[in-house]
Amino acid sequence: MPRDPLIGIVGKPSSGKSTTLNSLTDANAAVGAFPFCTIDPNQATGYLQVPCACSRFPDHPEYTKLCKPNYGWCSEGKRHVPIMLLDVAGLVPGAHSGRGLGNKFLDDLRHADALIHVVDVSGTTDSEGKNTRGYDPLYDVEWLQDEIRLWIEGNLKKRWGSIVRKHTATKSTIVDTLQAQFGGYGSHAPMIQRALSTIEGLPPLEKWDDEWITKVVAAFMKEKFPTVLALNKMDHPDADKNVSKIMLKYPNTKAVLTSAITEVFLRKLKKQGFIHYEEGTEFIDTCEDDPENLKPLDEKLLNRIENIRDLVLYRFGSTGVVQVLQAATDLLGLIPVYTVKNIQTFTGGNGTNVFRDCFLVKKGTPVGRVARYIMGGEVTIAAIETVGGVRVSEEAAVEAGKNDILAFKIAPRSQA
Ligand SMILES: Nc1nc2c(ncn2[C@@H]2O[C@H](COP(=O)(O)OP(=O)(O)OP(=O)(O)O)[C@@H](O)[C@H]2O)c(=O)[nH]1
Repeated sequence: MPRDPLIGIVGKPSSGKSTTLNSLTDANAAVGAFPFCTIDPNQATGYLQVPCACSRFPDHPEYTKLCKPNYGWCSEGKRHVPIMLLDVAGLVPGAHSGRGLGNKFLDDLRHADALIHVVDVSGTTDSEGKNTRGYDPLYDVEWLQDEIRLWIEGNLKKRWGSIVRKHTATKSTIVDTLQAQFGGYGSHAPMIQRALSTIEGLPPLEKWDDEWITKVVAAFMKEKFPTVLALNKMDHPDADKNVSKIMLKYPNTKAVLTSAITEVFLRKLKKQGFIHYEEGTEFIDTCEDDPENLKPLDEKLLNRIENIRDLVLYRFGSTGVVQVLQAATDLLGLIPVYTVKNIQTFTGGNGTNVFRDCFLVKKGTPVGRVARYIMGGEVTIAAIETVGGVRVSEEAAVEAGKNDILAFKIAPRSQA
């Protein structure tokens, strides 16, 4: 991984982006900051829930007690791994040509590896976020994709004449020519290759008209910005029919139903000691279930919780926000990799706590690359070991449950 993964949260005004972001970033107080990045004002740390390596060893139940992550936290074998989120606000139809807050926000988007598109499925806000009734959110899915495409297309077309001249003069491949253009979006040659391979009958670049350019940019976008739809405000009575329409029109797009406002509300009540609530699940306990440990709720709040159970949790299984982040990282093929000092005891620096370090890495990445990414380029890796002290070659790929617990042995510096 060249850098830490970044998930962009996009959507029209009032679709629920900030609420979704709050529900994903609101972590308990003991949580450390993110390991590497300095956080920009429009970035926040979210927490991805994964089954932790500490729960993999039935012969060592003590691991779950000894598991103390340096970043994020682990509760009963469920690990909350930090991941950077980017708030891309200000997108409205016409943003690519500078409408609304326009290009600045599209520029922010460059750095995102995947997108969560928050769609308001209640139909109560129009494409600019103004209050209305009976609005069709299908349109929002379309225009937002179009805006991103038109922005990339616009940047490309501005220079198209000289791009073609240079391409011909230098006898470059299409991949090289496009990589030179798309590098600013964080592309790399295999990504462009994959995008091109999805287009049938692509003529030589010199022959591309506007229609071909659109096709190429659309294919590139799919690779560069894999998107999951957060179909938000599912608690609203009109949500069902809008959700069905979107799912029918986009059967191949990953979509998760969410009620961000419910998640924020439940986490707040939990923090205040009124409920037990495990994020990402349908389970809530109130004072009626645990009068000794939970503060009593008044009738209004008890009714609201009953409604939340009926309208959201029992119908959909959860508020969906935890799942939407999981879906976005799945699209990127990210898996947690645990690095330890001692591969026999899984302990780190202090010799007591286990699995302190965890990084999100693309499935299939060679362990040698992971080692250099984590240890830095200056050190020489003498050996890499996994569970049981088994040596792994630098080329071995990390997979979920295999080569994902690693210890790096550093070669001593030679004395000059
Ligand atoms: N019913 C319902 N309302 C929600 C939900 N999520 C957010 N809202 C409401 O929708 C409105 C807009 O939410 P925000 O999170 O501010 O939306 P935004 O997309 O960040 O808006 P901008 O800052 O204008 O870009 C607020 O009144 C929220 O309370 C939800 O899941 N259900």
